[in-house]
Amino acid sequence: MPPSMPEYKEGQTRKRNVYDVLEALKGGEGAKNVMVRVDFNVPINSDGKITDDSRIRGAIPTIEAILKSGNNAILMSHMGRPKKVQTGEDDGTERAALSLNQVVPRLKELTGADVRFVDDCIGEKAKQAVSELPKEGGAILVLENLRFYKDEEKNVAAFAKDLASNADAYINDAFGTAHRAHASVSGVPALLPPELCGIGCLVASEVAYLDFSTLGPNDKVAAIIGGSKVSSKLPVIKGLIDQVQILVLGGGLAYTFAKARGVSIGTSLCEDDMVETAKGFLADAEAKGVKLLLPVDAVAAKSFPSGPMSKDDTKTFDMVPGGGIEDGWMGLDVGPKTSALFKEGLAEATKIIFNGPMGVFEIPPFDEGTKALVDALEEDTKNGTITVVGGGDSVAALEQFGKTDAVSYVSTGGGATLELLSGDILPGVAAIADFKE
Ligand SMILES: Nc1ncnc2c1ncn2[C@@H]1O[C@H](COP(=O)(O)OP(=O)(O)OP(=O)(O)O)[C@@H](O)[C@H]1O
Ligand SMILES: O=C(O)[C@H](O)COP(=O)(O)O
Repeated sequence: MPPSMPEYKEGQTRKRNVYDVLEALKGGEGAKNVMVRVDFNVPINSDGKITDDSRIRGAIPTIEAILKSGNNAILMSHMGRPKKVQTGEDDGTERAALSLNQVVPRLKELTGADVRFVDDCIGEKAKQAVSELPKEGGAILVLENLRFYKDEEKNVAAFAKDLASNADAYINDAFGTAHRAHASVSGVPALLPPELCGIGCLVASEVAYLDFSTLGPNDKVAAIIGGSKVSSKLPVIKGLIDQVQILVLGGGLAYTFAKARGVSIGTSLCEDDMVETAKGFLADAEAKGVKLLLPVDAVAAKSFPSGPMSKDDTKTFDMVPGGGIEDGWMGLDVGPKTSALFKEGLAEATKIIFNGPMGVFEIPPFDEGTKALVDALEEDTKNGTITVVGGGDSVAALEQFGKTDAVSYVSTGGGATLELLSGDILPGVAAIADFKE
């Protein structure tokens, strides 16, 4: 298998991928048009500058494989949530702000290829642009934002059929959107022969890094879940209890668990209606023999900081049953004893997944717990542990500390990463047939 694909063991059942599809396309006259669902839902600032191009870079190995094989790549993606365009209320502002034409210059820089754009994704304009693609292959055609049609999200059959009518084959390399059963994700592959549909290199890598089912008997998986919202991470924590040996909980969500253990939390973030659920999770983890690590100390302030704060204005509390944070104080980071405990607990893991910061990492000195954790991950990576980071804020924290290259893999997914970690099957992956070597 080429280096951009994870390694597969002989006889292992896996998803059909871009290389299988390109093999199946061989023969016949002229270049074929391979339609690729990518996730180019990238952040763009008010000057039109792409501030994080990792999703575009992630799709390049798949695109290059298609171009190298002498075929053309038709790229389709959504960008944002263009509700005004969908309802006809847009005066042109939203259409311009969420047009896929904004990714074309970066795509040209990254591929050096003939990159074209058509300002529709279906209908006559799209058909015309596809018919003009070179017969010798090697070109990229970017279609306009799929979500300019509400039928994309509703997976309307006629819309999927329109899209599929321009495709000789279909590849899903949109990991970030693989949890959405939309027309371009689920509808299009259902309309094409299974041997002409596959996952791309990015989806294959993401699934391999975030999958626990292929681990050996001596492997130990640890998941670190932090961030602010307990409710949004509940399905993940629940799913992880069944999949991992070590579960580390930090960040704002850990205070709901602290309260469930009878530890005072002062004015820290807490979802009171989740305390009973948290109690249930603690019991479930214990019953299943999962090593659960919770913060044993917290760095607190009198109020949420509006900017960097002096350490003199913070106070560290032990987070033990019967004790905890004093009234009027708010926990904003894990303390040094917690950082040491987490580091030690993670050392025995062979694979670590990190999602959600340990504290308010954007504002010093509440960045220290997350920084200490990232340092521990860097050391574990050097010692051969596979370390995977996912989630917008966790990736932002890595960038803030200049440690993006210190871990084994950075996931490009948000919701998709969380759903996969929850143990769910992603529609985008389910839509592709299995392949046995
Ligand atoms: N103790 C705390 N109190 C308040 N906010 C906190 C605390 N710890 C972390 N946070 C905040 O949580 C936010 C990140 O939470 P979130 O749940 O969005 O994480 P994430 O994993 O990056 O999520 P996503 O995958 O949605 O991007 C950060 O802005 C951070 O400042
Ligand atoms: O950024 C994401 O998580 C994906 O592109 C999916 O976007 P959505 O949440 O708008 O479906």
